[in-house]
Amino acid sequence: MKLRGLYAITDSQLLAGKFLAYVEAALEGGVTLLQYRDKSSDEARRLREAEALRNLCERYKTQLIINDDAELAARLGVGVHLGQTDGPLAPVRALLGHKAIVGATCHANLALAEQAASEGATYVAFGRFFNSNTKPGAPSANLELLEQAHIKLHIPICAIGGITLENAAPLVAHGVDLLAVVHGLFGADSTAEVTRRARAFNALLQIK
Ligand SMILES: Cc1ncc(COP(=O)(O)OP(=O)(O)O)c(N)n1
Ligand SMILES: Cc1nc(C(=O)O)sc1CCOP(=O)(O)O
Ligand SMILES: [Mg+2]
Repeated sequence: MKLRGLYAITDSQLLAGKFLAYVEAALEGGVTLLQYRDKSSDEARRLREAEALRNLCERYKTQLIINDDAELAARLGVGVHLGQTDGPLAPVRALLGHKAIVGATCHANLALAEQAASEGATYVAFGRFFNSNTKPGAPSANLELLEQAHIKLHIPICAIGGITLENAAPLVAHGVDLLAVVHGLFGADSTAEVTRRARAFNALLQIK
C-alpha cells in the first residue's frame, strides 16, 4: 500500500493542556501518519505520551511515528523519523525490521534523498516549503525540487514546513504524497476545527 495523506505532527508546547483531545480530533478527521515530536529529555513523560498515542492510533488505524528516537520506536513497535543529525538510517532499519516505517529528512537535497532511499527509507521528507512557526530556521525548499524528486525517487514524498489549507494545493499538484503539518492543523481554536482541517487536507489530497 502506498503511503498517502495527512501526516500530523505533535508539538508539546502548542498542544499543552489539550494534547490527547486535539490529537484524537485530528485522527477523527483522518490521519495517515501521526508523528510524536517532543524535543524534551523527559524520558518518563515521553514514554507515557507515546504509549497513549500508540493506543489512540490503534483505535483509529493510524500509524504512529516517533521523531528522533529509534529506541523508543523499537520499544513500542512503531515507526521512526530521522533527520540528518539523528544518526545513520541503515542500523535503524535493521533494528526496527523491514516492515517498519522509517522516514528521513532531506531538506532540499536530492542526493540526500537518494542516499536515504538506498539505505531503506520508507519515505523522504523535503522542506521547509513555507515560513514555519514551529521551525523557522529550517532550510527552505521549492516546488521545482519536487519535479526532480519524482524522476529520481520511487518512494513516497513528504512535504513539510508552514503548510496550511491555504497553501497546500500546489504541493499536491506537484505530486506530494504526504503533507506533514503541525501548526496548520493543531494551531486551531477548538477540537472541531482540528477535525475540520484534517478533513479539508484529506479532501485536497482526494482521500475520503
Ligand atoms: C515528516 C518530517 N519531516 C522533517 C522533520 C524534521 O526532522 P529533523 O530535521 O530531524 O528535525 P526535528 O524535527 O528533529 O527538529 C520531521 N520531524 N518530520
Ligand atoms: C519539524 C519540521 N521540520 C521541518 C523541515 O523543513 O525539515 S519544518 C518543521 C516544522 C513543521 O511545522 P509547521 O507545520 O508548524 O511549520
Ligand atoms: Mg530530528
